[in-house]
Amino acid sequence: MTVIDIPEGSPFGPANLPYGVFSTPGTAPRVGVRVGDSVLDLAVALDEEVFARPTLNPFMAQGHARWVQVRERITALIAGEVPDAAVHPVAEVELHLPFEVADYVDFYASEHHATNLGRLFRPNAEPLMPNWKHLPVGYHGRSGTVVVSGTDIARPNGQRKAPDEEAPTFGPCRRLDIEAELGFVVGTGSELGSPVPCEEFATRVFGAVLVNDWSARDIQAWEYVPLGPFLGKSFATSVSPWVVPLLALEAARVPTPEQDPRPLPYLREGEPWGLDIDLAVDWNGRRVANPPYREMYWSPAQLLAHLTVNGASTRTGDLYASGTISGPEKDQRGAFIELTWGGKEPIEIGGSERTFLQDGDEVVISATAPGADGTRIGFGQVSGRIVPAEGGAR
Ligand SMILES: O=C(O)/C=C/C(=O)CC(=O)CC(=O)O
Ligand SMILES: [Ca+2]
Ligand SMILES: [Mg+2]
Repeated sequence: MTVIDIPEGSPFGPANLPYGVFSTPGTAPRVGVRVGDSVLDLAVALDEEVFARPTLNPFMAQGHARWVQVRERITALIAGEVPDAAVHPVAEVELHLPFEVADYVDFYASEHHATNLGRLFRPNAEPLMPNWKHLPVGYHGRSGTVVVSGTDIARPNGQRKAPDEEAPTFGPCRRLDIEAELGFVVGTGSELGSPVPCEEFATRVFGAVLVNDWSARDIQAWEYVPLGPFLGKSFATSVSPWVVPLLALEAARVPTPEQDPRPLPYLREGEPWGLDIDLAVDWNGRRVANPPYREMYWSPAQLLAHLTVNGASTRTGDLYASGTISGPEKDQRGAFIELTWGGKEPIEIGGSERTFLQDGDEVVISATAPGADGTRIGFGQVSGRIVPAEGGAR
């Protein structure tokens, strides 16, 4: 038996307890919880078949009462001794995609990001569309290309046409970008024809992950009219390996910024679900932005209410992302197209002037939030390295 050591100030202390799927060499992927710098193997520690599975989906589908009960059991377990065989150093495990992604939706819930992108993509129009403050704008993405942190990202090929070019050409993306986002994972789904009110957010959503919604800005700018993002964003979306339970985010709850005009009744929240989460974006090791989640205009409860208001059903494993997180300040922008203002204001990275991503570049997004016991809890990170496009480097 052993006591799991939790280093002083660890972002993975008892207030966090995020879930993931891990394996050790020669063993099958199974469910674990991060505690300090260790992974607690739940299949061993709790001896339940539901944790011996390669995804969190079966456990998430058991519902909110079980999430509370299992969290209490883990809390009690790590306060004492656990079997040696249930503990692995995190450095010695492989982390897998933690859940099977059912449907994937991406929203556009930052007023600052939407305003900046409006100015960049539609310089002759009002930056915010007339619908923006009345409903959370979003689009359905591609669940099959959601990958776990650490997966290499191949530069996509596609059609691109700069404004001064007469016709499109085909080839590797020349304006490859990131989008720093938070993603919400549905634990218990809802029936076709039954909208999910804001009040049911906390019992239906299991937890949150970091998301990097890789974006090919040149492909996007040419293809998106009038139906929205398609191939410019569907080639890969990276998520962090640890799912932070919503139960761990109680201390991070804050009101959203004031919503004026007042939203329609189905979008009104009783209890606020803004979240005081601080993100950080590192580009080849240089910190280039600190996007603040608390600045997001629409809360994740409102996003779920909107996603289902037409009667669309949801399923265990549905992932819906907040949209790029940008604050009012320049160094709070969650995408390089905003940080470099469309490539016109380069950033210095390792002695060279950079605008969009080059082959070999690595981006790491991390985040922390206040935890219940006065510590800060961590989301870990979502990372990805750009590899050359199929058919050759750009
Ligand atoms: O304004 C546009 O045309 C495009 C906006 C985006 O690319 C943003 C997007 O994918 C949603 C988001 O992450 O906020
Ligand atoms: Ca996005
Ligand atoms: Mg994407």
